[in-house]
Amino acid sequence: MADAALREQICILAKSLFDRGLTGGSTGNISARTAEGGILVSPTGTSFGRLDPARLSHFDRSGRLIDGDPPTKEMPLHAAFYDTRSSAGAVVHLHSCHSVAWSMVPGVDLDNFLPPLTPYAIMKLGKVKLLPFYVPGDPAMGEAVRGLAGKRSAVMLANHGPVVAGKDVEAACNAVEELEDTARLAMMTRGLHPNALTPAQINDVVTDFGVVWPD
Ligand SMILES: O=C(CO)COP(=O)(O)O
Ligand SMILES: [Zn+2]
Repeated sequence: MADAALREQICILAKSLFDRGLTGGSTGNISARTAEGGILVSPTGTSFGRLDPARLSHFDRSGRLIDGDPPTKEMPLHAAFYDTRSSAGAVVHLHSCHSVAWSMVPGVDLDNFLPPLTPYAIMKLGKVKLLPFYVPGDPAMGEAVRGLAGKRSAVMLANHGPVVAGKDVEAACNAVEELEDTARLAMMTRGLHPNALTPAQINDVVTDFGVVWPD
């Protein structure tokens, strides 16, 4: 995709997330790989509702900031996904309410954060790792993602928010929406003993859609 169209797409999809309450205020950050192998990313302190295509932070392929405003403080987190997953074309981080709520529920599975309630979460996210709490901007989050060796496309930062990589901006946004919706379902049905997908049904989804589902 041409640079100008990619800039537009980042801002349009970020605004869509903001308008639907998926991240508020000046929270969250979003990035995408350019055709030249660089990265466009939301500047620090900006609102998803009002990103300016012309002011996105622009890194060249060697990681040098070549134009735009100063980048998100979560750049190490975004870079960790690009460096460990060659398939990553975009990364989105939100402060989405229900997934943050679910991250604080005692006993949540650290290796498989989302319960298997619906097929699309499995198809679009695989297993989501719950990482511990870090202070926003702590580069240790990037190190934690590097420690996953590219095996996960999505992580949840406890008490903070999800971070999801996708092949492009649309795929990353679709996947993070699925993460939030599933966490919402988990919160809604908590204590109601919902009929989750069975291991055989999970296996069918994983097999039919070629999902990477680590043991
Ligand atoms: O969500 C955020 C930090 O985790 C927002 O930070 P930035 O404004 O630096 O992108
Ligand atoms: Zn954040």
